[in-house]
Amino acid sequence: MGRFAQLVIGPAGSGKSTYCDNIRQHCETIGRTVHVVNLDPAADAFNYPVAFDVRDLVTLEDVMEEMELGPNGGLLYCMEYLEESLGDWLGQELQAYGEDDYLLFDCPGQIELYSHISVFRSFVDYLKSDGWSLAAVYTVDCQFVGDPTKFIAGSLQAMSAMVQLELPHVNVLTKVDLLGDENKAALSEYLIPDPQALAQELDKNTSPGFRRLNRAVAQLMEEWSMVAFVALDYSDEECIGDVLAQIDHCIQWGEDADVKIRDLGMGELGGDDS
Ligand SMILES: Nc1nc2c(ncn2[C@@H]2O[C@H](COP(=O)(O)OP(=O)(O)OP(=O)(O)O)[C@@H](O)[C@H]2O)c(=O)[nH]1
Ligand SMILES: [Mg+2]
Repeated sequence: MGRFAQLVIGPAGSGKSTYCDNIRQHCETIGRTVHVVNLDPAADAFNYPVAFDVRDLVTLEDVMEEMELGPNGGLLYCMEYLEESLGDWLGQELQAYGEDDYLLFDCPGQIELYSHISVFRSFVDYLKSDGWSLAAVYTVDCQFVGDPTKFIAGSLQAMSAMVQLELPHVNVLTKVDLLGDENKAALSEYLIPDPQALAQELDKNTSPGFRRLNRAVAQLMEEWSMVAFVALDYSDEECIGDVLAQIDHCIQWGEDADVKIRDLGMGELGGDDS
């Protein structure tokens, strides 16, 4: 038993909202319920039904107008306002959700929110203290595949969020349906990347002065050995199921359900504990 959540984060346009909608639809198909929460104060339209919405607390449009801020400063203001309102607004919204509920938080796309400022760390700490079991799902556009420079930059951003949030973390490569045949074939190399091979590729694209830096970055990725990706193809229900199962496992969703089924079986069939 418990309450479960995924914090869906990642760079702008990397497919967070699409991920939330597809996971929700997949769950609906298999008879599971998940609720999607909008945490993006700048969002304007959704494909999914919104369980609750940060725009009921604060919107980017209002902040830009009232505080005379630009879009980036305005978003930071909104998120700091959210951070201050966790106990009131979020606490109240979460009261509607109880045992076994499962939420997907669709987050904004500015990556500095996950590495430079404390709002999401505070958000995570609040949910944990309220009894939620949660994981970070970091979406990365698979256009990074095939370009070592972009791939390393994306991996380092993902690592930075991983370190800041200290959550079970799954990196999801999105838009794999858009990959050309050549890059599709290369995909498996990037799912569990070999940093030294990537550094060699980087050397080809950078001037010799950067080689030591390339080695150092590769070594960092190797030492943490935590940067791995799963590819998500929405045209393949089995693939969606596998990705979801991996995240469920991180947050221990369903483990109680197994125990309950086993208990029921033993009770009805008169089995013993052995
Ligand atoms: N073909 C394809 N398109 C995708 C996929 N995922 C996302 N897209 C498209 O990419 C664009 C951006 O997707 P969103 O889900 O809005 O991305 P986001 O990360 O929520 O964007 P922001 O909230 O603005 O940061 C949209 O046009 C989506 O339809 C995918 O797996 N395949
Ligand atoms: Mg979005």
